[in-house]
Amino acid sequence: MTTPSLSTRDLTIRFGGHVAVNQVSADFYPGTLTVIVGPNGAGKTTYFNLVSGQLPASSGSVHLDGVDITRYGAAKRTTMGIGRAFQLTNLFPNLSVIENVRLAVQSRARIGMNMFSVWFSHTELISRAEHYLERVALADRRETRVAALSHGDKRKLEVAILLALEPEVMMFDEPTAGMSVDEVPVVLDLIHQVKAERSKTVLLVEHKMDVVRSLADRIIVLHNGTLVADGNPVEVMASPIVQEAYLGAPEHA
Ligand SMILES: Nc1ncnc2c1ncn2[C@@H]1O[C@H](COP(=O)(O)OP(=O)(O)OP(=O)(O)O)[C@@H](O)[C@H]1O
Repeated sequence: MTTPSLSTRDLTIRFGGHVAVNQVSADFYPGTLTVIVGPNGAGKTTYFNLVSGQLPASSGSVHLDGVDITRYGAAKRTTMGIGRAFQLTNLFPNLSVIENVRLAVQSRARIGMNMFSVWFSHTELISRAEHYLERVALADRRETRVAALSHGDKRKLEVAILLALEPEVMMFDEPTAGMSVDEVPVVLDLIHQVKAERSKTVLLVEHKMDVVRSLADRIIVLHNGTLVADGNPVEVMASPIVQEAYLGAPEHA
C-alpha cells in the first residue's frame, strides 16, 4: 500500500474529565474516501477539529506526509494541504461570492509559487475563480454579497473555496446538512467527482446512511471517542456496533 498522506497516532483530547477523542490511530491514503460515522456525541467533529488544527491535542500526534504537524495551528495546516469545508468560518461575509473564491485562488497560487512559476494576472485569477463557481452552480450569484446568500449557497461556496485551494486532504463535515432537497445533488456530485479523480485523501463526517453508502470506500466508527470499527463499508455496516448505533434512529437512515 502507498504511504499514508494523513495519519493520527493515539490522538486524544480531554475536556476537563471527559475524554472526547480517545487514542484514535488511523492512516488515510490518497484516492480513498473515508467516512467517519458514530452516534451523536461520539467525537467525530472533535476528531476533525484535531486533524484540521482547530483544537490542540491533549496527547498523541497528527502527521501529514510523514511530517509531525501536531503543534501547528489551523492556518499553517491549511497552507500545508489540509482543507476543510462546512465550518462556514472560511467565508468573508462582506465580500462578493467571486471575490471570496478569487482570494482562495490567489492564496493557492502563492503557496504553489516557486522560482519557476509566475504570478497570475488579476484576469487570470478571476477566470479561475469563475471556473470553480461554475463547478458548484453558483455562477449566477457571482456578484452577491456572501452575507446575503442562502445557507445552501454558502455551503456550495465553501466547496468552491476548498476546490480552489487544491488541498491534498479534503475534509467535509456533514456536507448536506441544512441544505434544501434541490441543493443536495450539486454538492454530492462534486464530492463524487473529487473521489473519481482518485488523487485526494477525502474524509467525510456523515450521518445520512444513503450518503455514506454511495460515497464511502472505507468507514471508521467512533463511539464514546474511541475507534471501534474500521474497514470496508459492507463489513462495517453489518457490524453489531453500527447496527446498534443506527437501527432505531430513523432520522439518520
Ligand atoms: N469545546 C468543548 N468543550 C467541552 N466538551 C466538548 C467540546 N467539544 C465537544 N465536546 C464534547 O465532546 C463530545 C464529542 O462531541 P462531538 O461534537 O465531537 O461529537 P460528534 O460525534 O461530532 O456529535 P454529532 O454527531 O452530534 O455532531 C461530546 O460529549 C461533546 O459534548
